[in-house]
Amino acid sequence: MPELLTIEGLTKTFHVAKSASGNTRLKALDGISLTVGRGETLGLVGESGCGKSTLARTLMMLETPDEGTVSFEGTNPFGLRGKELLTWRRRVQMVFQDPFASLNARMNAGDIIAEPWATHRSLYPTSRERDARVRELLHMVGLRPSDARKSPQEFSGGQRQRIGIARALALNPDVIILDEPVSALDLSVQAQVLNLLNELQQELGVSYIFISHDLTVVRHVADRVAVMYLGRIIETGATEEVFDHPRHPYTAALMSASPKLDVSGTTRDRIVLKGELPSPLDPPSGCRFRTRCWKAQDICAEVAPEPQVLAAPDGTRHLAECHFPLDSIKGLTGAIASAQ
Ligand SMILES: Nc1ncnc2c1ncn2[C@@H]1O[C@H](COP(=O)(O)OP(=O)(O)OP(=O)(O)O)[C@@H](O)[C@H]1O
Repeated sequence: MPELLTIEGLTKTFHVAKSASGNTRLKALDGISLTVGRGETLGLVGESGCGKSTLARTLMMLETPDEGTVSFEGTNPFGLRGKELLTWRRRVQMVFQDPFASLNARMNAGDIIAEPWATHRSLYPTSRERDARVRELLHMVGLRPSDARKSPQEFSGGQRQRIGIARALALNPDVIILDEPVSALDLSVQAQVLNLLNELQQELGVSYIFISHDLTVVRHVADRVAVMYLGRIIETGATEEVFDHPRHPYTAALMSASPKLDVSGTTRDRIVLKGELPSPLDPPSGCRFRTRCWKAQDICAEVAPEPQVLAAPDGTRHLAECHFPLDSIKGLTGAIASAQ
């Protein structure tokens, strides 16, 4: 799959009130490297506070990274100004978790969908073009043209999320960041919205970064998965490989805590993690996961692990940042290199 978005070494620090140890620098992102292919869905998972939203906000250019690069087909958006920056901004859009809070109750659905064109006037310059496009977008997300005149309160949760998706599509983006897009919806409605997202991807070739706590949903929608822990990506790979053959002990623990994943009927042993998620203000030395890892050894406190890159049977890369990656792997063909 051709790469659309390449993120390398992205770091974001927030300056906060002093912690118990006197630190004021909270590294929410610590050297994130990722790629997203055109038309691909990348699932992004990890516990609350690991940095998923900060990564999303940085890709939306709502946060400026301290270090690292973002390359969108070779262009670094953080180096752009004026018109070029405006054009770039339309390429990444976002759909938020709460369809009740994310739509302005004082506007009708048509105006909500058309709102992004206020800053991107050249896309649909006349009101006739804008009206026609609003009707088209409503149709694409399974709503009726007459719905344009209704206010958000007149829609169900699922219909509101469809409006949020139509608004994200209004600027013809290349990437949509979906931040827990179905977690506020009933199960049956979740399936309908996920189907819609899938159909839109097939039709438009748009890429998704799908952020979710629900591993069952991620397994269903993602082509590849990235697992975050305390500001770092600690494992990435093709979805099936990561779910069925996790290499990093943290991924194995996450998967084991999700009984719904056992479609095969076999029961995974539940791995219970020790202790709480450490604060990113005072992360552990060496491997960040070592304070909760049942496989940790002395070296884990001293040296941060380099990502081990493995080749999966389908030729894709599988990466795990661990000194002692789990070796009960059937699908992977063995370490081929250590990532730089
Ligand atoms: N503006 C900010 N100022 C200070 N600290 C921040 C800011 N934004 C995020 N953080 C901190 O950065 C870390 C990562 O937060 P972030 O919201 O990105 O995590 P998350 O994985 O998206 O969590 P959740 O799943 O709960 O949304 C947290 O420790 C958070 O407290």
